[in-house]
Amino acid sequence: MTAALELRSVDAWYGPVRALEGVGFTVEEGRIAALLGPNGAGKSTTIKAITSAVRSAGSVTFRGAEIGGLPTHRVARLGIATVSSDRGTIPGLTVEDNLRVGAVAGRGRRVADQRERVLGLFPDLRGMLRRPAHLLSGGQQQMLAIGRALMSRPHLLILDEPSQGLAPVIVRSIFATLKDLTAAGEITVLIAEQNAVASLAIADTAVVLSGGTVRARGPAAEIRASTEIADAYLGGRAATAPPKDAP
Ligand SMILES: Nc1ncnc2c1ncn2[C@@H]1O[C@H](COP(=O)(O)OP(=O)(O)OP(=O)(O)O)[C@@H](O)[C@H]1O
Repeated sequence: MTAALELRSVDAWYGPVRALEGVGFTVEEGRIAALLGPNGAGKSTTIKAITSAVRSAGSVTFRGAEIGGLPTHRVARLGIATVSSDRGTIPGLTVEDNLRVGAVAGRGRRVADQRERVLGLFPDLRGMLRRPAHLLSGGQQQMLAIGRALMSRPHLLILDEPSQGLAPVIVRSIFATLKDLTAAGEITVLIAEQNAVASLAIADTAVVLSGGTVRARGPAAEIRASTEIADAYLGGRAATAPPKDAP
């Protein structure tokens, strides 16, 4: 197994306040990793440490090269795309133009080809290419945000709370698309989520954070099976065991 992303002993601060302490984990190439934990655990800060959006120390390597401290735009150029929890689509722009903006940091394949690829993944967007992004539903906006990120053909896609505010059926559909992408060997995914059920259902590995420290990490199946981890950090067993009707 090759590590696409590896964090070692990462600390991060907001002013004098330390938000991460000694965070370490790997995300294997072509796999999905879930970054779990309660409110304030440090999930978003971990993403910011990867993209140099917060003051941090320690080592972050991407495909074997140290990227810790690189300017955020250079991290993007290396093939890391991030979908923030506010989705970050540009409200006044149409769906079509949002997708074009996403291609700016891109590599390889022609924009038109990649656009077709994204619309194939999220067919709901095809009928609304001329619609301003702010007139989309929450689920459609999340599809657009992910589609926009995919326009740059990233090696690694990082999503911060993608399920936030969405109906479970929409979450399952979007997460299934992410699973298909990794299964096709196209991409590596890191998902920061409070929604442990949905993310553990598609993840290969999981990392559990609390208080800015890694409390558990390992195969997703092991994390899902642990009552101790569920009770201590993930809101109890009901928050990690999938409902009987889930796929
Ligand atoms: N801009 C900031 N300034 C000061 N402290 C911050 C800032 N952003 C986050 N923190 C603090 O850092 C810690 C980690 O927060 P972080 O947002 O990374 O958690 P999280 O796991 O993503 O939580 P949530 O699921 O609620 O988004 C918390 O104690 C939080 O209060």
